[in-house]
Amino acid sequence: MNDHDDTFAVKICGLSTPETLAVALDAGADMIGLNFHPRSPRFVTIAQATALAAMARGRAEIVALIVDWDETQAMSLVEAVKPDWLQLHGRETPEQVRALKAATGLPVMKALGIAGTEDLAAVEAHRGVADRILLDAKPPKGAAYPGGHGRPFDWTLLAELDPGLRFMLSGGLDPANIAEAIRITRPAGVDVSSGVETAPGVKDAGRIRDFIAAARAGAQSLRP
Ligand SMILES: O=C(O)c1ccccc1NCC(=O)[C@H](O)[C@H](O)COP(=O)(O)O
Repeated sequence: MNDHDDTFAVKICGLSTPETLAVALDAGADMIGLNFHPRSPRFVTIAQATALAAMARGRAEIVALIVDWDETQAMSLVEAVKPDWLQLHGRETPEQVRALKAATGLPVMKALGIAGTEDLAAVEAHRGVADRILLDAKPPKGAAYPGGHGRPFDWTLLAELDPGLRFMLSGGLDPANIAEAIRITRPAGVDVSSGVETAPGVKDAGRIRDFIAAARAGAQSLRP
């Protein structure tokens, strides 16, 4: 997140139906994620995404999630769907982040997998390049896609980060653990996918509402 921005963002990722998108919007999600990774159970086509984006526009920020795309691929998506953000969830380098930002004119959220203190170096490398940093769990070995596995990482690792760094947190968050995750990591926003589902790709209205309410309460408790 930007250093000057003190709003707390709740992002619901991998929405793929108008019904569950409507629940997330009505419950006050700040950001909604549309997933363009073909192997994801949350994958949406450009046509589906264009319709979902039209519903969300002006009510929540629209985030297009892509994995290791080049500028040409990203431009065709951006022209059709007109998202507010790109979320890069692959192995994109800081140079590739810069190139995608320059080509599309969009702000970029760069996701970084955290499993040990050695992974924190990548956070520094993307600082000042990406507009937001999303700290997520790493996928299990051999996974077919790199995010959305419902696995938390050791939140105490983030104690090693510069306390001035504003980041979003994800990985295995759900309505029951989100308050504790916020208390330990003090993020500037949170992101969830599996924790508001009944099966991979199947979002649940009650869990979306519970997650957003619990995240708001957790964020409130950080206020002095
Ligand atoms: O969710 C997916 O299917 C996915 C596929 C490919 C790349 C990224 C993906 N998700 C990224 C997200 O932003 C998820 O919300 C994040 O990894 C947290 O997921 P979860 O642990 O399931 O809440």
